[in-house]
Amino acid sequence: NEPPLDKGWIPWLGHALDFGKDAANFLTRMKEKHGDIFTVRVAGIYVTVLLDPNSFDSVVCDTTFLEFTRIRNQLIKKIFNLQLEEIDQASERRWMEWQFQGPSLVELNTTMKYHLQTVLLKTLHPLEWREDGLFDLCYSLLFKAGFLTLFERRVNPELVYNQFRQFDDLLAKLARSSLKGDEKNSARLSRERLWELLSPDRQSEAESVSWQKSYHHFLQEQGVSAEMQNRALLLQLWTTQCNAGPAAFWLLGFLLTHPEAMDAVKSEIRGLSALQDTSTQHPPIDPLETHRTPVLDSVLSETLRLTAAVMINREVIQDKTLHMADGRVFHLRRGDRVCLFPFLSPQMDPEIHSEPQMFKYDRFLNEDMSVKDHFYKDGRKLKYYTMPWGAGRNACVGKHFAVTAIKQFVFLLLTRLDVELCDPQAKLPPIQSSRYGFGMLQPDGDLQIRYRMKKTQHQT
Ligand code: HEM
Ligand SMILES: CCCCC[C@H](O)/C=C/[C@@H]1[C@@H](C/C=C\CCCC(=O)O)[C@@H]2C[C@H]1OO2
Repeated sequence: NEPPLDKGWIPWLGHALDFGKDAANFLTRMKEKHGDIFTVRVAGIYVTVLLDPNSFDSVVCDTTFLEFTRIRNQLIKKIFNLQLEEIDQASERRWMEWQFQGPSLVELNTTMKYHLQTVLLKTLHPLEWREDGLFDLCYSLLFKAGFLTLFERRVNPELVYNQFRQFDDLLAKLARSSLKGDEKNSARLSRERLWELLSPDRQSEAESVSWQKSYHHFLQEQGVSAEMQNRALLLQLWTTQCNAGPAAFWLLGFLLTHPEAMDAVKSEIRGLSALQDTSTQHPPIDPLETHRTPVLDSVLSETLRLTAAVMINREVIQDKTLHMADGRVFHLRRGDRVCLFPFLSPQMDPEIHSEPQMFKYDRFLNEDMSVKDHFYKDGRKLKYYTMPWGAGRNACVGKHFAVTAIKQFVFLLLTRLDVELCDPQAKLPPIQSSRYGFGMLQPDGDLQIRYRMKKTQHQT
């Protein structure tokens, strides 16, 4: 009673090469061949891929037969050369939730907004058009603002960003051990350089307070060695910064290439701008916090549906019976893995989302402007109709912080700047196919834009 098995032709490696090259393409082919559950061999490991979102809970909610800690620790070792085995995962999770969802979230949002404004306005010359790649612009600005919000500010964020991008570009290959000679050196060097840049400034220890400092403190309490404490900062830099910039890029890229969506968002924003507080009241009232933005929210959900591609991997630690929503039952072997890839289903599933390759800005909007959250597969209403934030115990703890930051960034860009495509006919670049499974997708190439400060602002 096991799922159909496809070992591939290459001994031991099995399908590892196809999987690493373009997981979406490979898993689509396997789905066409075997259906919505099958097992493939990938570098000596048997991975059962489950592509029926109605059955996801049997994986996401199972903490007895399935677990993530060992897979996570192996990956962390490979990518960050970091060993955090002594950490109690549940305490770390609680600590993160307290930091990003507790009372300090309001303060984090305010600080992030302040830094977004300063880093954005710093890049502008009044009256002059500037040209840039949209991806580089979004990633660098959100990274710098995020870095200044969470980490110690003694180093130049530009320096950290440049090193970070070199590291991030090699990260998927690093995780799959497929780096070539030169790339190996360059990944190692940028990792070491980032450890150095992030290492705390002992002299300023007494006066400064930051998220970075509290995290350090948490690791100390958990008994993590000084060296590993420092390396863990890079893990957290990546976890907290690798998704928001690329998400903002895709969102603005879709708007710039879909004029009807841009008009709808701009019209919603005009309504909000009219409400913006120009009084001297402190802190000023922010209309994004006090008013609904159904159009922008739907645009964000649609953007993430098309470009968020996390994989949810679990290890089978005891033989397990997997009950599918349609009544089928499968046996999973201890030592194998289970993988959900929500990008293929629900996100790109034509049964759930009509014309799934198309960007439809109002896909998540009802006629009365409420959120559309009724989607069906096999006649069943779906709990998971899009899954950019993961699910269950590992789901993104920074979701609210990320959503606020992305909305603030888009609001700022569209209210303070004139932004246009250099080539009005330009299309969005294709997706980098090697990044499936590592959070937000990144483009292969960029979208050239020009931008300047809006006239009304530098006249006043
Ligand atoms: C569009 C932006 C973002 C997306 C799509 C996103 C997505 C995700 C996903 C899918 C996971 C879980 C991966 C898994 O199953 O292992 C995750 C974990 C996490 N995210 Fe986000 N994220 C975003 C932004 C952020 C931001 C801005 C922060 C914090 C500043 C953040 C903090 C975290 C943390 C700390 C975890 C680890 C949670 C854990 O291991 O329990 N994320 N994120
Ligand atoms: C790379 C392992 C570190 C995991 C740290 C944290 O729990 C998750 C952060 C996610 C991360 C997801 C990307 C890869 C996870 C590996 C999936 C797999 O098992 O193959 C990235 C930052 C956060 O969202 O996207």
